[in-house]
Amino acid sequence: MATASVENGVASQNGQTFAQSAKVVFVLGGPGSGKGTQCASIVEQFAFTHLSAGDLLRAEISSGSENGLMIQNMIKEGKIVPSEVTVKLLQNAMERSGNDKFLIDGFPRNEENRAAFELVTGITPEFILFFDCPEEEMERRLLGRNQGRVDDNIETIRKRFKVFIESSLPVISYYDAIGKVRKIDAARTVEEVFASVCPLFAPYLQTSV
Ligand SMILES: Nc1ncnc2c1ncn2[C@@H]1O[C@H](COP(=O)(O)OP(=O)(O)OP(=O)(O)O)[C@@H](O)[C@H]1O
Ligand SMILES: Nc1ccn([C@H]2C[C@H](O)[C@@H](COP(=O)(O)O)O2)c(=O)n1
Ligand SMILES: [Mg+2]
Repeated sequence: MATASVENGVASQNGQTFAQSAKVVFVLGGPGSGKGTQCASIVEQFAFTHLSAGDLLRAEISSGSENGLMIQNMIKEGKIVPSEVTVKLLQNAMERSGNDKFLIDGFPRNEENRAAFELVTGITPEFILFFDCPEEEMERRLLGRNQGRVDDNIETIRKRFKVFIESSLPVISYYDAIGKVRKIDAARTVEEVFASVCPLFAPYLQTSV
């Protein structure tokens, strides 16, 4: 039977530290490439916990936290929130989940995010799921999303594309150089994209990968 405990601030499961037992997949791709959409399907079939860094930051704004105004301004400008805030939110959500398999969506967005997460959690990702999509298609999807997001307007969308190219693509290149990137053509239907994603998660249906 699986046993979970937290001692001296270090969570452990069956004698392994959380960092040793946790399986993390980073889900990256430009704004509107379909990260959230695909994560919802992966969660249903493969029992991962989906943690969207953007959703956690938006929840922090709604909670009235002292960082709320700073986060709101950065999101409106399409900028990346300091890692100390985002990594803490991710860490708390991971601990609260009770799961050990995580899809971390929209993170790491820059080199600072990447280095801070690995340093603070001690977790190395299993792989990076990269949704590759042309800008025109992402722009069309974002302008049609209709979820009331303050950053789904053409001015902020253009800024987010620029930040993606300048700050996020280098992180994908970093992981590509160490063989961790699984690139998916995201400019197809939701179903076609998911069909390409599924084989990557099949090994995680067993508990001891
Ligand atoms: N393969 C697809 N084909 C057409 N529309 C799609 C596809 N995947 C997602 N969408 C739609 O595009 C919009 C953006 O998708 P989604 O929210 O999943 O993107 P995202 O990568 O999470 O974006 P963001 O980085 O802004 O959070 C949504 O309205 C979604 O329904
Ligand atoms: N690691 C992250 C993730 C997100 N943000 C901010 C900046 C993004 O434009 C915004 C929305 O994220 P999304 O929902 O599109 O993934 O949230 C950040 O600062 N750092
Ligand atoms: Mg999203």
